[in-house]
Amino acid sequence: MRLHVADHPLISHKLSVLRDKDTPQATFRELVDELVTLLAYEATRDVRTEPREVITPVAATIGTHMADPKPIVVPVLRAGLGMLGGMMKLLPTAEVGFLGLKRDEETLQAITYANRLPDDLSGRQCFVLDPMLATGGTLAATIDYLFERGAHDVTCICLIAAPEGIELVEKHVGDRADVTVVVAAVDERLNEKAYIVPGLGDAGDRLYGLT
Ligand SMILES: O=P(O)(O)OC[C@H]1O[C@H](OP(=O)(O)OP(=O)(O)O)[C@H](O)[C@@H]1O
Ligand SMILES: O=c1cc[nH]c(=O)[nH]1
Ligand SMILES: [Mg+2]
Repeated sequence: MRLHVADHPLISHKLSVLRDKDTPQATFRELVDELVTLLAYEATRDVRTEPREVITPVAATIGTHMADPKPIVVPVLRAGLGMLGGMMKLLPTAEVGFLGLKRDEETLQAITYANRLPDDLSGRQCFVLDPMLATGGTLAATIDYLFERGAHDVTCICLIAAPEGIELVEKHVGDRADVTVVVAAVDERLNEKAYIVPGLGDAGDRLYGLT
């Protein structure tokens, strides 16, 4: 697994405002959107392209176009849905598949309640969106779903990760080079309820309000 921790002052600034418990919900949503677009710039570094002729007003030249099949973006409901708009700004031609997973807050096991992915992901580059990588159970299950369907590679974009979650995903995928995790920050630890410390609380609740 490759891990990339984004190191940029704008990302750090926006993340600090996001963490603040007094940040209003509307601002929270806006910041998630902006942060994803910044992280997506790094996460799409290896997106497949092909040369294609383009005729400018001055001359013909060989340009670069995204290759087919186009990537597939997979927001993990609920909280990952808050990241979809920011991602699609950068990848407007990508397809979108949906996975709904909810962590059982007693057992900490991720339970799948929705799955709207193409059956065949052969050769597809997949971008998973989930703001919080806590125990890592949700992300490990998501990565499994995608590789079971033949995904070529999986890049996960998270806002905040706990060291425990990174370790679990690393152990889960072993040394395969086709899994990348891009995060804005790696925090200190998980607390006794498996929330990230300092983290930002429950991302789904802060985006959508329902508990
Ligand atoms: O690494 P883990 O320990 O598995 O936890 C991380 C998961 O927890 C949160 O979702 P949650 O289960 O709260 O669902 P929600 O998005 O509907 O709030 C978060 O968005 C991740 O999907
Ligand atoms: O800190 C955490 C851990 C899991 N899910 C969240 O939304 N936040
Ligand atoms: Mg939640």
